[in-house]
Amino acid sequence: MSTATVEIPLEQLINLEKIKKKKINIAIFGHGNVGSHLVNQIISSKEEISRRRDLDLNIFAIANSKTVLLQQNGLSKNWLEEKTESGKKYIPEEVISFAKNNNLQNLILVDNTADSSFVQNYSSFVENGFHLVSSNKIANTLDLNFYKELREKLTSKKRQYLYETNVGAGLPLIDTIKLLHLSGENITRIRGVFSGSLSYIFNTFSEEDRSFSSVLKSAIDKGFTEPDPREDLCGNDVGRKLLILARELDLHNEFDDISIQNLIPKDLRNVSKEEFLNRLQELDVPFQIKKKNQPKDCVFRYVADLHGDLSKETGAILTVNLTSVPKNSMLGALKGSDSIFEIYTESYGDNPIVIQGAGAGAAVTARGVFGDILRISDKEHN
Ligand SMILES: NC(=O)C1=CN([C@@H]2O[C@H](COP(=O)(O)OP(=O)(O)OC[C@H]3O[C@@H](n4cnc5c(N)ncnc54)[C@H](OP(=O)(O)O)[C@@H]3O)[C@@H](O)[C@H]2O)C=CC1
Ligand SMILES: N[C@@H](CC=O)C(=O)O
Repeated sequence: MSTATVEIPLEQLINLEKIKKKKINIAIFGHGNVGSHLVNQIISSKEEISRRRDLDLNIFAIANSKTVLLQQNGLSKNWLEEKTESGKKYIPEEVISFAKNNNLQNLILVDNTADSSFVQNYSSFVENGFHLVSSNKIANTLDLNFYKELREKLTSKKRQYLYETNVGAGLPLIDTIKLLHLSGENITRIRGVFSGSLSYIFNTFSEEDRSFSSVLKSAIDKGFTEPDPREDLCGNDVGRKLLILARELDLHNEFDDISIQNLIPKDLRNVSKEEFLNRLQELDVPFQIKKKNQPKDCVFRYVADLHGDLSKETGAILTVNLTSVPKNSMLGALKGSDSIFEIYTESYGDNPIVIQGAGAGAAVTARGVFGDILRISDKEHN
């Protein structure tokens, strides 16, 4: 006797539309180069992610330093026009209140500013249930007390803080170092060109017959530099990256422990950003002289180095210097805005693990921030 099977379409058994997707509510601070790319990337991938991963990514707040746009049901493609028309002056607490009043769950704060005062809000966001994602490096490079207190707060509130883009932009660097360290691999040295903008500037300046200021301008226009390019040129941005890596290895260093070669002539260090940008040509002669005096077949690289006795909490030596390296060496062969990180460990001996690729740029950085948002989203339970 044969048994007939009747196929009932899945939609008749379950109303798929009624199955609730996990809604992730995101507040984004900063919509400059990185932030605006991020918003557009999220909006254009939203449907695909909803289909593939059952996640509903909802940006309910977007803010710059002046105004915020709050929308319980998320931003549309025209978010910038809408914000320009109906954005309101705000204080960050209003974003927390909005989330509370509208009973929003699965909250993520994304910091795409370079602001040192904004990070003081992290703690109250965590207190109110927000996870943190940040391309801003400041919170990881203030004093160790701030660093530890923030982590204690995160642990007590069971919240996560991801910042993969703090070092190497979109490159998978922090995660790799974290895993190596947590799994007991002894990292003995990390060395490389950590700055995408300075990589671009010195690769181009070494290869092409152009003035330093014109190359610097191109780096600014391409979105590689910090909002104030002096943060790159004075070495602070690279110093911050070095400190972030040191702290990932549980080393007890402060920013002042780093020896940094500042590339800005003294009389341009303390002027306003506008004046600095108007006087860029004053950099041309000093850098042309350096280039002329460089050994044959060598190129400039701005090299960061974390070495010393990394088995001791205070044993690290942290340096950042402009160095002449042979053109045909690994560092000398860098192209474009590539960064390179050589990670030396006990098991790998003299052959370091090498991570190399675009170390700056708004699109790759936004993609890295997006990755951190998805990592947190996947772990949320509601
Ligand atoms: N560009 C890159 O390749 C990379 C950048 N990063 C990091 O990404 C961050 C953003 O860089 P980028 O997008 O180039 O910078 P931009 O200057 O283009 O954008 C910064 C944004 O932050 C906003 N902002 C400043 N202060 C506040 C505040 N207190 N509250 C809310 N918003 C504020 C600014 O608003 P307003 O316009 O009103 O001032 C602006 O929208 C930086 O921390 C940078 O270090 C990290 C890796 C790579
Ligand atoms: N200004 C930075 C951008 C990323 O952090 C760099 O040049 O690497």
